Amino acid sequence: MCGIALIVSGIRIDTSWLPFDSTSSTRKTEKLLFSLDDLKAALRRRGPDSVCAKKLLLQSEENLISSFTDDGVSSSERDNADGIHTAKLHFFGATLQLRGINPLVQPLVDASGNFLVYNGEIFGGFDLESNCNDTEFLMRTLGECCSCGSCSAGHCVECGKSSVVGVLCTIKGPWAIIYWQDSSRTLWFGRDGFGRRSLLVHWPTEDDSTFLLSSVSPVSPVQLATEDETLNRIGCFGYWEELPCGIYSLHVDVSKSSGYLVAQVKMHEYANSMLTELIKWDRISVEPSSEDLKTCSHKLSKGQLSMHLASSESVPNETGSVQSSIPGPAHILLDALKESVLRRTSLYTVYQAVTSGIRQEEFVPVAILFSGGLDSMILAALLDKCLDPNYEIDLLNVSFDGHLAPDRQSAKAGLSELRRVAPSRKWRLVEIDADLSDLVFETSHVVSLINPANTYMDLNIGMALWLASGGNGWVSDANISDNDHARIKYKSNAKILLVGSGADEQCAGYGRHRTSYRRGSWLGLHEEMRLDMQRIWRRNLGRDDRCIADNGKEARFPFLDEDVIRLLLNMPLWEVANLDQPIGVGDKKILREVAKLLGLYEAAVLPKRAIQFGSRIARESNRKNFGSNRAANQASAGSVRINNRKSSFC
Ligand SMILES: NC(=O)C[C@H](N)C(=O)O
Repeated sequence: MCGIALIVSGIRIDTSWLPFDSTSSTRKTEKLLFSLDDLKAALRRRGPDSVCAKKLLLQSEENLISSFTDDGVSSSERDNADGIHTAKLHFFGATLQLRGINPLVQPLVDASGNFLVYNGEIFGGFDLESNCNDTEFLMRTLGECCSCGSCSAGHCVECGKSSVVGVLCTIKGPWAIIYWQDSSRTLWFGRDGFGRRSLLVHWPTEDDSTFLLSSVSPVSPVQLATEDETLNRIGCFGYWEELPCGIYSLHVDVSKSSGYLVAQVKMHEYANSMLTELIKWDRISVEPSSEDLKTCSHKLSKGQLSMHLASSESVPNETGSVQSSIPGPAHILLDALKESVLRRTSLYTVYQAVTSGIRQEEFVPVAILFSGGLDSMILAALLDKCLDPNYEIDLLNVSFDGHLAPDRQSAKAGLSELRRVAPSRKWRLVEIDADLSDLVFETSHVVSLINPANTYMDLNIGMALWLASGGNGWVSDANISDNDHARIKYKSNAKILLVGSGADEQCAGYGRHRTSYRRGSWLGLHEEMRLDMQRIWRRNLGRDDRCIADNGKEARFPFLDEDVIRLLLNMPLWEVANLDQPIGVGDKKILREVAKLLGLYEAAVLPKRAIQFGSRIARESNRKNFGSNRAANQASAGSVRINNRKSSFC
C-alpha cells in the first residue's frame, strides 16, 4: 500500500457546495499539529520503497495564475507583495511498489506540469499488460484527459476526450488519489466507491485555512512519550475525518474583488452507471414466495445465466458440439471469486520478484489473514488454485491467548483441511502470539493509526490486524514434528495480504442481521445489509487499511471486487442467506455452499467469529481497561470511546 498526502495553504477554499457537513474541528491556529517529518515517517511505513515530496506554487497576478514546481529555491514566493498571492500545494508520496519492472517514485510530475500521488490497484476497467505499472499508466491516461472543467460525463461533449471523472470511474479496483491538472488549474482527489483505500481529510475552516489530505494521521514521536501527552494527542481526534467516498475537484481561480486565490470544492457524480448501481446497492429480489423457497438454488434469472455463460468454460460433449452445464448460484459465485483472487494475486508481475534479490524459493508473494473461519478458508483454497504451485502460502493467525484462542484452534483445524484439499501446496501457518500487557508502545501507535475511529472495539480490531499483518510469529519446525512445542521464529515477507472483508456485509454474516430479520423480515434484513455496505468505508475499511498498511503490506479484498459485488447483488436474497435456518447454516448460506464445492466441509459449517473475540484481544482489553469482562460488558466496552476514559495503556 502506498502513503499519499497533500497540504494546501494560501487558497481560500469554499466547502459549502459539499453535500455533507464539512466542518472539521475548529482550532484558532494555522499551525499544523505535526511536523512534515512526522507526516513523512507515517507515510514511509506504508510505502517503504521510495518516499518523496514535491511542492507546487501557484501565483496570482492580474487574474492569471502561474504555476511552477518548487526546487527548494523559493525566491519567487512573494506573497502579498505588489498584490501577488502565492499558494502552496505540497504533495507527498511513499510507494509500496508491487507492479511494473522499473522503480517508481511518487509524486509523479509529467511534462505538462500535472502532479499525481496514487494509492491503488487497477485490476480491471483498462487493459494493462502484466508488466505495466498502474501508477504510470494512470498518469499517462489522466494527462490525456479533457481540461475544459465543465464535462461531467465520462467524455467531454466538446472535444470527445475522456474526462478525469470518466477515467477514475472506469477503474475496477481500490484507489485513493490526488491529482493536479495544470491546464485547468484543478485539483482532483477522491476514493473509490467502497472506500477500499484510506484517505483522511482536514477541511479548511474560517480559523484554519489549511486543507489536508493524508492516507494516515501522523504522530510526533514526542507525543508518545508521556501519559499526558498521549491523552493530548487523543484530544486531537476530530482533526481528521474519513473522506466520504467520491470524486472531488477544486478549481483554483483569482478572486476579482480581492486578488486572492480562491476555490470551491465540488463533489462529482460517478459517470459510470454500473458503479452507481453498485453503490446504491438496490436488490431486485428481496422477498421470496413460498415457491421460491422450495425451489431455491435451482432457478437462475436470464441475466445471471448469461453473465455466467459468458465467463465460464464451455464443455464439448461426446459428439463434439459445445454444451454448457447449467450452474447453480454457488458455482457462479465460485467462478467470480476465483477470478477476483486471480486478478489480485497472479495476473500482474509482482515488482519485488524481479528486483529484490530474495531467493526465488524463499519468495512468498501472497499471505492470507487467517482465522481458519469460512471466509479465510475460501480465500486460501482459491489462492491455491490461482497461484504458481511453487510458491508457499503464509497463513497469518494472531492470538492473545496462545493455543487456547478460538481462532488459533480453528486455524489449526483449517490448516489440516487445506492440506487435505490441496496436498501439494506448501502451507505455512504463522502463529503470531501476543500479550497485550507487553504492548504499551504498540497500542499507542495503533491508537493513532485507527484515528479518526476511536472506540475500544476499533482499537482491539486495529491491534489484532496490525499484529497479524506484521507477520512476526512462529511456525512449526517441519524437521522435528508438527506439534506446539517445536516451533521456530518466522517473519512473513509477503507484501500482498488477502483479507475477507465484505463477506459478512454482503452475505448476512453478522448477528445483527438476524435481529433485523426477526424484526423486519426479508426487507428488514436487506435494509440492514445495504446500510452495512454503504458505511463499510467509514466503519471498517479505512481503519483496516491504515493498520495493515503500516507494516508495508497491501490488503486486497476479493469479496469486494466489483464483479463479485454485482453478482451477489443480482442474486435473490434468499439464495444468499436464509436466516430461518440455524447459525452456521443460513447465515452466509451461499458461501457455505461455495466452501463445499471447494471440498471444505468442516469450514462450511463454522459459525461467524469476529477477530477481536476469536483472537481473545477483546477479553484481555476488557480485563485491562475495565477491570473484568463482566464490568466491560456492563459498560458496553466495545463502543466506549478511548478518550472518554483514562486509558491504562498509556
Ligand atoms: N501506487 C500504488 O499504489 C502502487 C502501484 N499500484 C504498484 O503496485 O506499484
